[in-house]
Amino acid sequence: MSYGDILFEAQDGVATITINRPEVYNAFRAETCEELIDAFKRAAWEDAIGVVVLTGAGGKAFSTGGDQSAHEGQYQGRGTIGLPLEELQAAIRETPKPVIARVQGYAIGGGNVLALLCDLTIAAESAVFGQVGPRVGSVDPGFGTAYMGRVIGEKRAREMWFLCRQYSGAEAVRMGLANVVVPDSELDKEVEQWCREILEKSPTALAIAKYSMNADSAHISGLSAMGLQAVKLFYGTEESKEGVRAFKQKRKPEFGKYRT
Ligand SMILES: CC(C)(COP(=O)(O)OP(=O)(O)OC[C@H]1O[C@@H](n2cnc3c(N)ncnc32)[C@H](O)[C@@H]1OP(=O)(O)O)[C@@H](O)C(=O)NCCC(=O)NCCSC(=O)CCC(=O)c1ccccc1C(=O)O
Repeated sequence: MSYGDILFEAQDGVATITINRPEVYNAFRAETCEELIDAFKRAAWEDAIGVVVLTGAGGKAFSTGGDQSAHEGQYQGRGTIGLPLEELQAAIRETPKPVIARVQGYAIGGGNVLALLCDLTIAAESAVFGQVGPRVGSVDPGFGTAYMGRVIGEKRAREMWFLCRQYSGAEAVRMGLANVVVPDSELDKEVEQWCREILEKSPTALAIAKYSMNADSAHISGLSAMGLQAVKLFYGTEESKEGVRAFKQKRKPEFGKYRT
């Protein structure tokens, strides 16, 4: 597959996958998800690769989630909601090698969920984490909510989803959402150091450790499949469309009348 929305680079045992849509803060559309799935599968089974880094181009964002200009209601691609997100999430989890999120700038909405699903998160001081679903008429009914609760604790996960606040890299470390935060100028050096340390380790032990930890939360993919059917119906409602329209029109959404 040739890539238009992402970049793929493999060097010295490290595969770097970069979402390359800086004009929309690395928001993803259906094509982006397809390319990411392909790239993760490629990195997963290429023997020379021992660690995968996921990042975003341009320095302003890791990813801001679903491309709001690419939908009103359903997205246009494969998958229950027109984005093969469940396959993308599975591709990250099923890569039998550590996956590191290199986060500079915004990791928002589905972008925050992508970082969450990576095994490790290295944040720059400029990193900003948060969910926006309830502000824009969306929600991840699987890993983004249920797994988030496991990673940062139920109270924090509920706060993150219910208030849609933004959290700095330092706060993300305190919450357990990121492993470490470093000045932006040291981000690449830090990522390189973590990759080198991982590459010294037994690849089979790493794969067993990752899959073993995954097994404990594997049932969430069932919740996700079921919940996405509800999200598909939700995306068809005026309530959800109001969230998307408000974002595009750069105004606050008016959800009051849906509180029935
Ligand atoms: C990230 C912001 C807070 C940044 O704000 P600000 O600094 O003021 O910059 P802006 O002017 O807003 O943005 C700059 C520029 O980028 C465009 N842009 C930013 N984000 C997006 C986007 N997601 N889609 C399209 N375009 C985007 C923005 O329009 C500007 O362009 P101009 O041409 O200059 O005007 C702020 O941008 C922000 O809050 N962004 C919104 C993020 C958002 O709504 N994301 C979608 C969330 S819903 C989602 O991700 C769907 C997927 C999902 O949640 C899900 C559902 C079901 C199962 C699984 C999942 C999952 O895992 O993802």
